[in-house]
Amino acid sequence: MAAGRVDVPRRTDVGNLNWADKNGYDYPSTRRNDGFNLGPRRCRLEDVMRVKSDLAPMLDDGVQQPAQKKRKFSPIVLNFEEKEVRISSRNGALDAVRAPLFSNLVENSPPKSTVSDFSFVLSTLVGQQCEGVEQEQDITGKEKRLGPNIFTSRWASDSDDEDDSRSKEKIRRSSSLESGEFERDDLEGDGVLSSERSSSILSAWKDEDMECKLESDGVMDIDGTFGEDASGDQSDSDVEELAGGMNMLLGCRSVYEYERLNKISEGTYGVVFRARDKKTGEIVALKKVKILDRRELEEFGFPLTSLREINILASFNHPSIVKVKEVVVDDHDNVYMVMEYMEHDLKALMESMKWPFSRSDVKCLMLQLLEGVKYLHDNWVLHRDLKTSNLLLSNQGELKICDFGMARQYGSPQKPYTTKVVTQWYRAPELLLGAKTYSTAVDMWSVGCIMAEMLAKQPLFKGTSEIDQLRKIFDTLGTPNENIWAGFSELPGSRANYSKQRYNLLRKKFPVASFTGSAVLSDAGFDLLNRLLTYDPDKRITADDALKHDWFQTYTRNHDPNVMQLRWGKKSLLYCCGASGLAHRATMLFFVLLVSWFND
Ligand SMILES: Nc1ncnc2c1ncn2[C@@H]1O[C@H](COP(=O)(O)OP(=O)(O)OP(=O)(O)O)[C@@H](O)[C@H]1O
Repeated sequence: MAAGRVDVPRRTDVGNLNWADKNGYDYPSTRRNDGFNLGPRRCRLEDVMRVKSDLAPMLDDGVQQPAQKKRKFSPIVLNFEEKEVRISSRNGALDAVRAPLFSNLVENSPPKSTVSDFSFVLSTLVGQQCEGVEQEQDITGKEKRLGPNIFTSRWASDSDDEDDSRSKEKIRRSSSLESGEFERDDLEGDGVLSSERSSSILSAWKDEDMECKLESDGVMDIDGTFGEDASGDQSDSDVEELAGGMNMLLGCRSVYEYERLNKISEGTYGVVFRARDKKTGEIVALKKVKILDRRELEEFGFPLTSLREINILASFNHPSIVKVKEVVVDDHDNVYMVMEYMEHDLKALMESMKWPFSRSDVKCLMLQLLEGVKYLHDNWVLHRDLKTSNLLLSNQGELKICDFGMARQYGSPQKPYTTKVVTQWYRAPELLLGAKTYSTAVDMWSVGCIMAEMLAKQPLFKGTSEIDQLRKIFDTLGTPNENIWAGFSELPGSRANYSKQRYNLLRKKFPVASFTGSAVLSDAGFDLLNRLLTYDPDKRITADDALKHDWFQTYTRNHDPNVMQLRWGKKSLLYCCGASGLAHRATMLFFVLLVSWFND
């Protein structure tokens, strides 16, 4: 967790954690990856973002993607440098929308309110507010069936007789709120931004200079696969999907639709609450976007880190990536991301465990982590802040990556990015040494640090400063040189006077067998760890190759709940981790006694 975070104890009742109580461990077949089962169809940000996208415009101009990699899923690119939001569709409805959010605000026109700007971005992302594009028509001009939108969603249906009076009632609460209540002001009772407010936003935006271009190459389907033709023929389901998009411009739901239960954590970019959807009873996590820098707010209308996070999370759909269900607002223009709720984060869980994870647990968690990272990298996104507190775990043993505030899209050839990314302990040596260009390998280094931490139950390199971080890495892995890392000597930080440590001592930290209780690792496991913690980023293993590594070949994913109960033990993963650690130590003690008895 980055500095500044206030950790709020979340799981004091560790003994009652029940990781396998109902279904046992259900990786991956029963993992929650099927969207939100909330009864009648509701407007969700996920729906909104289902814009057909093509391949080409997803990267910055002039940036070529390597031929061997294809983008499976194209989120919308916010190109801040060019003040452009790029959106594209199967038939290329929208290529580049010059976003008033950026153009206006950057070009000194009066700043809009946060919610307005934010809603604009969302609506721009959806591509429905572009001048000349009729919402009733699809992008090729064909008539499109209007699917559920703000007017046909359950939000709108809230205004039937029973709820009508409630929706008209303007609820005001005093600022002294009861716990569990969000402060509300002038939103309509059904939690949707008032229509006057929405339409004033709409008309403001209609005046903006929006650029819509048509493009016809690069076809991609909603499910992330590439279609064969760009002819414009859309299946019914495609039309449904498109029609299902919600116009965020006409209203985000209100945070008052949720009952606040407790604060989970306060990080650098947001406060995270546990909350309950008042209508469905579903437990969710609400991340309130923090406005750290008022100047950024004035300039861009919305914190860029949060915009990036929402853009990426809303675009992605993978069992190892936390899902954003929708974005809600309060009447003070605060914006909240509504995410699926996960019971634990890996950092807090490990802190509360007595013993480290078993190797089989680590394999299982690593597989999920690598699958998520592979998905990100396949989709041209660097997470840039992988660490244990950003890995969420459910009671069913699902692992999901969260916190995309530092994430960004990358391309080839690499462009210079900031090096002040990745929490120090998990930061790759090339970043610490000041490399201006870097790529997916920075995430893989973090994955290596996380794997080591899961095995040893403590961070691998706990540097107190950047230089101390490098020193700790060099002390364990040996001081790098040009032979093992081509280009090392050109890095700005390489000229410092580091102590020469000639050997890689990592194996000492993770021996094959140990009598001292240190984490043990098979040859295959060590090979994977070593490849993740390879100095040269070009030689560092990729997520794809890591998933195919021998270490995982012996791991069988078990889907039988009875066997899983046995494997995980009676109660919880925590219990099992403790038990397996205890059993390991008891066996070791037995052998030590046996050996000493023979020696006597
Ligand atoms: N969907 C979720 N379900 C449950 N807990 C969550 C969820 N999302 C985040 N959290 C908790 O909130 C913490 C902080 O979340 P997050 O990392 O997204 O915020 P942040 O402000 O970006 O933090 P940081 O300072 O680490 O960058 C996480 O470590 C986790 O404990």
